[in-house]
Parts: sequence; C-alpha cells; structure tokens
Amino acid sequence: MTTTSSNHWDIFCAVVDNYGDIGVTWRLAKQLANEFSIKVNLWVDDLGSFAHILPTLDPASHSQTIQGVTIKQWNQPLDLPYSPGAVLIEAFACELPDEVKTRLAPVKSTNPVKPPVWLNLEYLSAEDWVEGCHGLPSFQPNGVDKFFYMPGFTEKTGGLICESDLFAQRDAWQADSANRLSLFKKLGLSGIEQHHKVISIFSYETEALSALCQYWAKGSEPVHALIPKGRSFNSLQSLLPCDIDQLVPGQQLSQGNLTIHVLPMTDQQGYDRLLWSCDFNIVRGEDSFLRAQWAARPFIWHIYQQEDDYHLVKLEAFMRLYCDNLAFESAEGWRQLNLAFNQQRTDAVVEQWQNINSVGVDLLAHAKQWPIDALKTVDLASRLVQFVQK
Ligand SMILES: Cc1cn([C@H]2C[C@H](O)[C@@H](COP(=O)(O)OP(=O)(O)O[C@H]3O[C@@H](C)[C@H](O)[C@@H](O)[C@H]3O)O2)c(=O)[nH]c1=O
Repeated sequence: MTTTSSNHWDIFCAVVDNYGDIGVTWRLAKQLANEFSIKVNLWVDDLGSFAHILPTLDPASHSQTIQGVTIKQWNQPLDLPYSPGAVLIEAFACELPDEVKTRLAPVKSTNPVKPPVWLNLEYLSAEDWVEGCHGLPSFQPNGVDKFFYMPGFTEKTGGLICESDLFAQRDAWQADSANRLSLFKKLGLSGIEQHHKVISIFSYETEALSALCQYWAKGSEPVHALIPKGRSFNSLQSLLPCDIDQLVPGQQLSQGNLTIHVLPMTDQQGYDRLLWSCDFNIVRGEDSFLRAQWAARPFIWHIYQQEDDYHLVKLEAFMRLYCDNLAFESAEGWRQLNLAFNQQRTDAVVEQWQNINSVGVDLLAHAKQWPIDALKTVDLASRLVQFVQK
C-alpha cells in the first residue's frame, strides 16, 4: 500500500533550453531547504546544463545533496525510486513521469484529508489575468487536483522569489566599493577602475546590443561590458577578432573606449554579486530579470521571445508596474530604451541610451526603492508554504 510516509517535497524540472527553468527551481529548492527546513528532492532531466550555473554539481552522479537539496537525475523512464511526499511541484508545466502520477492516486485514497499537494509552478508575469488564475485547481485523470501556482507582483499572486537575507547582504556588499573591484579581480578582469562604467550583459541575440557596443566604443568615457560566453556574442561577431567558439573567459577585447570582458559563468550567488557590482545590467528571461531588480541598479530586460510577439505584451505589463512611481521623463526614457532593445531598433536604442543619461540619478533612486515596493514583505517561498498548509 502506498502512503504519504514523508513530508518531503519533490520538484520536477525539465530543462527546455537556456538556464531559466533550472535557475528558478534551483533558487526555490535552496530557499525551501535552507529557510523552511523542508527536505527537497529536485529532479532534473539535464544535469549537464545545470552544471553551468552550479559548477560543484557532478553531472554523472544520479543523486547528490548540495546546499541542503537532494538533486536527482530524472531519466525517462524514471529509474530512481519516487515516493510521494507532502508536495509535488511540476515546474512550468513539464510532463510528469507516469510512474509519479500513478503513485499519487492510491495516496489520495488512503489519506483523503491531506493528499500530496500537486502544483504547477508557472512562469512569472506582471499581466492582470495572473491574479485570477493563481491557486485555481484543475481536476486530473488520476483523481487528484492540480493547482496553478502563479508567481507575480501583486498580493493576490504567488509572489516573487527572494531569500530573506538577500537585501541585507546586497546592502552590505554595495556599501563598500572595494567589494566590486575585488570581485572583478577574482573573475580575472583587469583594467577596471572605480570611476569606470561597468555593464553586465546576459541577453539573447539582438542587433540593438551591437549598436550600443559601437556607441560605447566611440564615447568619451571608459565602458566595460562584462559578457559570459553565450548568446549575446552571436550579435557581436563584427566586433570580435576571432570566432565566438575561440573566445575564452578572461579574454579582453578593446575598441575605442569600450572593453569587452569575456566572463566565466559563475554560480547563482556569484551572478547576484556581479549584478550588485555593476552600474547597469542587461538581463533576460525570468530569473536574471528578477535578480536585476533585486540588485537595485537600472537594467534593460531582454524578454524571452514568444509567438506572435506576445512577449511584448508581457514586457509592457511589467513596464507599466515598474514605471508607476517614476517621474514621466525617466519612465519614458527607460520604457523606450527597453522597447528599442527588444525590437532591435538600433538607432532608437542608442538615442534612448543617451536620453536616460540625464535621468540616471532618478533611475538609480527608483531601482533602489523598487525591490522594497515589489516584494510587499512576503516572498514566493513563504507564500507557497502558506498555500500548501491551507
Ligand atoms: C550568466 C549567469 C547566469 N546564471 C543563472 C541566473 C539564472 O538563474 C539563469 C538564467 O536564467 P534566465 O535569466 O531566466 O534566462 P534564460 O534565458 O537562461 O532562461 C529562459 O528559459 C526559458 C525556457 C524561459 O521560458 C525563459 O523565461 C527564461 O527563463 O542562469 C548563473 O547562475 N551564472 C551566470 O554566470
């Protein structure tokens, strides 16, 4: 007979492409384990990709515990034992293994009052409809309800992932400017002085990026662009002396006043510190997008492209919220900059970059206040734990 013998949580994550799905679930799993003492199994179908953002992971090991989370290789068919716990999360509507779904029904019949809570953790969106869908059940063929858990920016959504001590850590880091220089040194980057403008770039392909780089190269102040080897470079081939494949972390490429530094990928904590250390961040997807907000620095969001340009609807929804308390001129400059970047409008992106220069102080002040307003005291993991207990 199958029973709910344990209070553990299982999170299943299929790495579709890029690092966002695993990035979000890894953040959540760590926080649940470390702040709520929950025993978490994180099942991942592609440990090789995961290792890019968790260098201590051994992709050959089928079960390993790192930072309090048990990471399990999810093969099809499932070849490690699964036993139902208190909560089962399928991340981003990944298709759960049949072995898992069929084990849920008998648990429900032996424990009808408190069967495992089955959740689909959805993508983050600032759109209005999210509030209406958050928490809705959907009846499944195995007789168990599955609930939609929708992250979001308002009280009636599932909230935003943010560790309880993150802002304090960030503030302490940013209070001492020596931290950023020592981080750059540790990453093998040279030639960056305290007064230089430093911009981190983790984007998808866009001609807007190459236009900005060309503009920075011709500018009057030194700019350092810190770029991990990856998709951003596909748009910068004309600025490179070699093929993208030949780039190595630590390499520096100079053009006029622009120095491009090829970054190593680091773990998430290292990436957070990088965002805290830069004057401006260009980020993408979901997790780096949120971490750029928590970094309290101005940023461009290169949103993940969707069919029929639906991503522009999501971008607008977020920009509306973000600009709510921002003075008109600053809001307009920042909005247009983001739009131009996402729409690959090369002249416009340069023009808007120049425009936001004059409102830089306002944008920075807003970037510092935004995390406090956006979090609204209760983060996603805390809301999730409350949701499950109800
Ligand atoms: C550059 C860098 C990133 N990272 C982490 C931060 C994030 O957790 C992760 C990157 O994830 P994202 O920012 O979300 O961008 P992404 O483009 O990699 O992932 C995308 O995947 C698609 C399938 C989703 O639909 C998108 O919404 C998005 O999440 O990589 C590091 O840990 N170290 C690094 O050096």
